[in-house]
Amino acid sequence: MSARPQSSAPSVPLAATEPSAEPSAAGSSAAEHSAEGERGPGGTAGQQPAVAVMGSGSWGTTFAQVVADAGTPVMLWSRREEVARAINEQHRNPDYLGELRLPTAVRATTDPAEALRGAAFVVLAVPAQSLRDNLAAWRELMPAGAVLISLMKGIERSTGLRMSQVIASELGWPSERIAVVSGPNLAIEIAGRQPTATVVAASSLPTAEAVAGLTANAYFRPYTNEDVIGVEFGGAVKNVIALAVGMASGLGLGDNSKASIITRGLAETTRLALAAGGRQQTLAGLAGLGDLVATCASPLSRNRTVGELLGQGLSLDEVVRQTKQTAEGVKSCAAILALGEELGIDLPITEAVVNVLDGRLPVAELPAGLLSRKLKSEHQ
Ligand SMILES: NC(=O)C1=CN([C@@H]2O[C@H](COP(=O)(O)OP(=O)(O)OC[C@H]3O[C@@H](n4cnc5c(N)ncnc54)[C@H](O)[C@@H]3O)[C@@H](O)[C@H]2O)C=CC1
Ligand SMILES: O=C(CO)COP(=O)(O)O
Repeated sequence: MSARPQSSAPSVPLAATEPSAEPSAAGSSAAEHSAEGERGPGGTAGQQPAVAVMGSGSWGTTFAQVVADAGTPVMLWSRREEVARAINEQHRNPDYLGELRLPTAVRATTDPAEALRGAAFVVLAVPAQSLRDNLAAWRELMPAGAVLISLMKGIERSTGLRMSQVIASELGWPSERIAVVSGPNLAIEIAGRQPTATVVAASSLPTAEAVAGLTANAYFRPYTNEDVIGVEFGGAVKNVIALAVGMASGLGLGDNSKASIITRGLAETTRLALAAGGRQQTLAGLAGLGDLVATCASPLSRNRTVGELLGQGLSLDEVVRQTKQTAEGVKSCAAILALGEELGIDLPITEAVVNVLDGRLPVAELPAGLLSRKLKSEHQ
């Protein structure tokens, strides 16, 4: 599949080299990725930018497929040799995506230098808490002029920074070359090519438009947005709200309880995002409400699943041991709560989740704790 809806991919001056040809054979050499020749602006007709996706977990691998299906070959960086081999030889990533078959235009390497060489777009898809260390290791390899795209939905624990801020601070990268992709994007559904929409946010609209042009295909529809703050808070906080909804579900509570947590969760996410400089409309959109609903409703969500297991009475240690993939809310929630305190914003659901995870609040007492709070206006 390579259908690309009409898009006016703008000219973002991207300094890099381009791949010489469409990749063809299974397991073909990673060296094909880095090309000879100078590249002009990314996404212009007749030229394919080189794209590196750093991280081959469920979303990184799926996003590589999205870009490949939109018509651009991708080089994935994998931490583990067996993952890279499975992608190159079988066009599968069984650890994360089961039997789903990847396009041959997605290839993998364990060598970050090989993945990053000449890339015009570098997609970052590692766990939020490892990002800074990963960037430090890759700093010298980052192609000057590339657009960096964050797929991560988390807040750095040690600093309270959003992922785009970590990228800017660790690499000294200009904010106009940083984009964030976030929305109702459960990886497994997208890997199965089920239609979805998303948001590409960047402080520079041409950058957001370039990333939208790079990713738009028959099942993936990106909308641009210049509100990076709102988009990143929407993505990070919904994971915490999904933990709470999962807990309610594990406790055997029904849809009224879950809808109440989702709606009040959106209220606290919006309060926090606005206080930090985000926009209300963003939180009412795909990266706010849309992602919140998808994550809180779906049994595919890792955060909701972690919450559900806790609600059923498992300890956090037991749950973490059986959760192989990243559930960002677990590690980001305390940093989100601290940001709320700094900004003077009340985050009752986040606070309750932090207290459950820290062992200060028995999960069974979470509903009563939320309901016994002082009565107030819905709009406060
Ligand atoms: N899976 C999904 O449906 C979606 C995930 N996201 C976000 O994307 C980000 C990545 O998530 P997933 O791909 O789902 O996670 P994952 O758990 O499926 O994969 C994480 C990847 O990072 C690698 N990794 C783990 N520790 C590392 C380290 N210290 N250094 C470098 N690499 C390391 C793993 O080997 C794996 O390839 C998260 O922030 C998540 O919230 C966003 C939208 C959808
Ligand atoms: O962000 C996601 C969907 O948009 C994925 O959510 P989980 O990380 O909870 O699986």
